[in-house]
Amino acid sequence: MVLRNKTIELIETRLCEPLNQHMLRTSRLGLHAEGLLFLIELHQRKEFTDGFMNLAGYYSQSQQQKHRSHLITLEMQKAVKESHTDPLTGIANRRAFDEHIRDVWQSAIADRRPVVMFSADIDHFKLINDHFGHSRGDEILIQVAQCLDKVLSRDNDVVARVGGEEFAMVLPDTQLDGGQLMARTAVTAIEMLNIPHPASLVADWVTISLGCSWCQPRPGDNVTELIVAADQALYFAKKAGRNCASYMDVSQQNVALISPWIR
Ligand SMILES: Nc1nc2c(ncn2[C@@H]2O[C@H](COP(=O)(O)OP(=O)(O)OP(=O)(O)O)[C@@H](O)[C@H]2O)c(=O)[nH]1
Repeated sequence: MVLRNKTIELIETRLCEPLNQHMLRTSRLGLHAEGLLFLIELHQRKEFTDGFMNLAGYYSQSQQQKHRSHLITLEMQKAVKESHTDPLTGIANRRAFDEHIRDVWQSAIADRRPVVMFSADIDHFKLINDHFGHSRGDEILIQVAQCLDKVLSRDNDVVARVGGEEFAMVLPDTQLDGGQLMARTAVTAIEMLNIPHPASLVADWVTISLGCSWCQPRPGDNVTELIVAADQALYFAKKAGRNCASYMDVSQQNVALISPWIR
């Protein structure tokens, strides 16, 4: 197979050897225009014109190289996926979340659409570990992560584990009232899992507190404002008694705290 005008980058030269007196063979690792990695061979012939040496050549790819290229691409995709996944819960990790929310923010500015972010935290999680042990704590983290992931199931919603018992969520194209509704749904869904938490100071089952921030960003606005506001809202939810949601409106000039929703 001969590739023409498809290479956008040659990443490295792996091997360069003379085939005979006139031919040179070079193995290269490249990146295709479609984002696939490939192994390829460059065959070059030495030609002498007017005492100068020219190298005329062509690229080719054998079946074996094609197969190997495919394997490299799969390995790379797997590595990218792993670097964006929380190994315990299987949901997105902080890195994936940070990348995603920045993309969402840019699209929201371009399309003049609103964005909602949640910051959530399991209430008195330390007491779960103390009472049941760390491995039961891990199981509960998985259950909570899966539940939040199910609740926020639109294509572009992302639920991530961003700390020990901390979760962050981004809901693109969502108005404040829609965010408030989803916040209440998420808090209620965790309660309805009915996971015993006899040591909790809030209820006999596992609960979460949730901070929700909302913004309709404009060019020049910084996504950090939305993230900080969600964390502040979470702080207020904890202060308001836990097992509840609190909201921040990150409007153009000021950040306003809206009354929390208490269970
Ligand atoms: N089982 C388990 N525990 C974890 C993991 N990561 C962090 N933790 C624990 O999570 C607990 C967090 O405790 P705190 O930050 O005090 O918060 P909390 O007890 O949930 O209290 P509030 O947030 O104020 O309701 C600590 O005891 C950590 O050891 C983990 O991966 N697995």
